[in-house]
Amino acid sequence: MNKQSIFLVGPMGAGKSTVGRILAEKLGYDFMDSDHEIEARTGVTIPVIFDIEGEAGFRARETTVIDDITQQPGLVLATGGGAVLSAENRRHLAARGFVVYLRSTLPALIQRTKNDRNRPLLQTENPETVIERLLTERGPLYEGVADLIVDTQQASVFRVVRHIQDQLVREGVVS
Ligand SMILES: Nc1ncnc2c1ncn2[C@@H]1O[C@H](COP(=O)(O)OP(=O)(O)OP(=O)(O)O)[C@@H](O)[C@H]1O
Ligand SMILES: O=C(O)C1=C[C@@H](O)[C@@H](O)[C@H](O)C1
Ligand SMILES: [Mg+2]
Repeated sequence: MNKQSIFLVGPMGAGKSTVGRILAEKLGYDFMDSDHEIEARTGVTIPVIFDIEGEAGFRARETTVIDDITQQPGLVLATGGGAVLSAENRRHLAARGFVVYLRSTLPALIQRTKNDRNRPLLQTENPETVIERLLTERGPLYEGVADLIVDTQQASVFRVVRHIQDQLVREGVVS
């Protein structure tokens, strides 16, 4: 039987990449990260793609990568924070796997992203305001696509992983 893939969605700093890698290890699944896959295919970093092709160019690459990856069974996929903006991505995520929304509060997201220069959308005078706006705009999109919502602001990475594992067993997604 094909193992159903697990897709992690949520805002920048929610922990999709960090949690996803450990969750995959625990489940014995492959791990993929759409941001890393885009960088591997292009050979440049996300900030460079934004510089050269703009956000629209990055989003087009993201949609191709998500279409490819979501067709593979038995993996954990950490998506980029803006992957849910595309209706096509949302359709593929919802139809092809079990979607987990890693939710967090604004202060936690600010704290977790403040020292990282690899997120082009946050390289502004006021990243806090940007995170708040993105959360307002995208929160309903994450919720709409999710099969499971997990609050992460007060839990360690390992507790989040454990909680997801327990819920996946409860839902019959993994045994
Ligand atoms: N539950 C948690 N508690 C404390 N720190 C966390 C937690 N989850 C993630 N972090 C930390 O927050 C930072 C951002 O995490 P990560 O890169 O996994 O986020 P992301 O959701 O993949 O973001 P992006 O959408 O930008 O790829 C990392 O330094 C990570 O160690
Ligand atoms: O939230 C976003 O729009 C983004 C999140 C990151 O994962 C990257 O995909 C990129 O920096 C854009
Ligand atoms: Mg990530």
